[in-house]
Amino acid sequence: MTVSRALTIAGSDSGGGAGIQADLKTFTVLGVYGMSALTAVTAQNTLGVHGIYNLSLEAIAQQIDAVAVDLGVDAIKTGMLAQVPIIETVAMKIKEHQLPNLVVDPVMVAKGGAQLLENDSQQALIRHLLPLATVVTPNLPEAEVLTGRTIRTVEEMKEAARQIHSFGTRYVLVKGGHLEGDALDILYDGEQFAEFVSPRFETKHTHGTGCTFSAAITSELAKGAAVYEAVHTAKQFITCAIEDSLGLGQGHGPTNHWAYVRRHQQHI
Ligand SMILES: Nc1ncnc2c1ncn2[C@@H]1O[C@H](COP(=O)(O)OP(=O)(O)OP(=O)(O)O)[C@@H](O)[C@H]1O
Ligand SMILES: Cc1ncc(CO)c(N)n1
Repeated sequence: MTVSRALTIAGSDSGGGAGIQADLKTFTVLGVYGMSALTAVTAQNTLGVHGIYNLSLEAIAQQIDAVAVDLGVDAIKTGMLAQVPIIETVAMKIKEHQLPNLVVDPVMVAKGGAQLLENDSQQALIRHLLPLATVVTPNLPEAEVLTGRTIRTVEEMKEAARQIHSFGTRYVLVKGGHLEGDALDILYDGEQFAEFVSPRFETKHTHGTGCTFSAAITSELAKGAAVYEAVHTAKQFITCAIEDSLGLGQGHGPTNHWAYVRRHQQHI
């Protein structure tokens, strides 16, 4: 039996809705074998981030080495990389092992407002990681930081995508989850724009939507999908996960990682 393999290099969310936990759940329900290299441990729940403990560079590098030299990797995603040396180490290891199909989720701030990327690290993301990426998936505030522009309209999302593409990433996906109206995301490949749209659900349970979405893209790339198809499937996955969210916790609750597969199974 051939199995597709995906690696997430990200932080742990003890609440299970974002970070490594969201990624591994998503890989599993989409039929992909999941592996992880932790960059940080957070004490976190639906109310916020209560503690951040970054791992040593040695611990991060060793985890990537261990997975790459033995199990192999078909696609990879990065999430929380809090400091410049962590970004540099991860970029170095991705190059060294020539890990394919890199999805960069440029995580900066958690839903409750806690900063997950330290100041001055944005330039390191642009310099070291974005040139290696197949897809980068900024939300609007992240796209604003990466470009230094204010983004309020679809036209401004497109301008931001053009600018981020010039940093060397092959595909830029600017997510409109933070705008009003339909939940519209824009994919840019350097020549053309594609739009992915879903209804917006009035819910506060959107903890980890960005992690889950980028993990679903990574899963589909691991299985051999082209980028457009991977984003299309992932958009359906995250839309179902938000619509059927679990209502857990007192704050921004997690999404429902089983929802897409359950609905899909009911239709076959
Ligand atoms: N209320 C909503 N209803 C429907 N879709 C949504 C909603 N909020 C976000 N989305 C969609 O979810 C996906 C993730 O986008 P979002 O902008 O929320 O990511 P994010 O801010 O990086 O998430 P997080 O930081 O919590 O991990 C996008 O496809 C976006 O359009
Ligand atoms: C560990 C971790 N990574 C990413 C996010 C962004 O949602 C979060 N809240 N926590």
